[in-house]
Amino acid sequence: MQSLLVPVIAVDGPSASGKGTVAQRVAAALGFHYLDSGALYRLAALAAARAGVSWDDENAVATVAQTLDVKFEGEHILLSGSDVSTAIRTESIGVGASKVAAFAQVRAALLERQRAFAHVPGLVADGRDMGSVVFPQAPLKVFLTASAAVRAERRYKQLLGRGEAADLGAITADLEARDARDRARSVAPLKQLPDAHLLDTSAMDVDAAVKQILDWWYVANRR
Ligand SMILES: Nc1ncnc2c1ncn2[C@@H]1O[C@H](COP(=O)(O)OP(=O)(O)OP(=O)(O)O)[C@@H](O)[C@H]1O
Ligand SMILES: Nc1ccn([C@H]2C[C@H](O)[C@@H](COP(=O)(O)O)O2)c(=O)n1
Repeated sequence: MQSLLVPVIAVDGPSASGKGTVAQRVAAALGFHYLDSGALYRLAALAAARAGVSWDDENAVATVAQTLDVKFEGEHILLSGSDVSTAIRTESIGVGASKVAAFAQVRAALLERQRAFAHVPGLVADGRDMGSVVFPQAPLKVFLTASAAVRAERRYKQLLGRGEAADLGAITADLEARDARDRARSVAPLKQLPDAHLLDTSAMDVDAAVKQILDWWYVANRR
């Protein structure tokens, strides 16, 4: 179970809403640790694909997830010793991650691994169920979102910036399908919790989003 001594800021939201960018900046500002929980689902999908395991096979993917040999070393993510930081970021692995994330056994296999990131002085964790399942006692929960059109445009520019081919229409369709799957699943669906602050960044830059979360944090911790 989550330690009550370690403060956690839970940042949940749909694909390409800016969770990772904003959560990492908030963590750096506070000197907190950072958890990219989506990376774990992406790793499970990649490891399953590499082992020839179908993303539809819940038992087999859960076994892969339980036995993942992962190391987070700064910007680099090592899977069984090899750097997969780029390999897990493809749109296809994103789709696979969303598919395997719908399985209860896979989520259970990754639960304690996520909670183990909570160390003093604190943690900023981003994903889809940080506030609902993984860290339900988080003193600050944020639902970070933006319109689908804005998110697709951001992803498009992000891919072009990485020198990857990108098609805005395909990205929009992919993102909407992924969000629909993440919201509709029966286990730990993506949703805005009643105790989460809504942060819609459709017309807000990264600096302003970071500042808003830090303001909420300081207000919540004012003595
Ligand atoms: N408020 C913002 N204004 C403009 N661009 C933003 C904003 N927030 C994030 N971005 C940009 O949008 C892109 C997607 O952001 P990011 O990867 O952080 O999203 P994410 O929610 O973590 O995505 P996913 O969950 O799909 O991995 C990045 O290029 C990032 O710099
Ligand atoms: N806490 C989480 C984090 C991620 N997922 C699933 C759903 C996403 O589509 C996929 C990839 O996540 P991303 O890297 O895009 O944040 O993983 C989830 O179900 N729960």
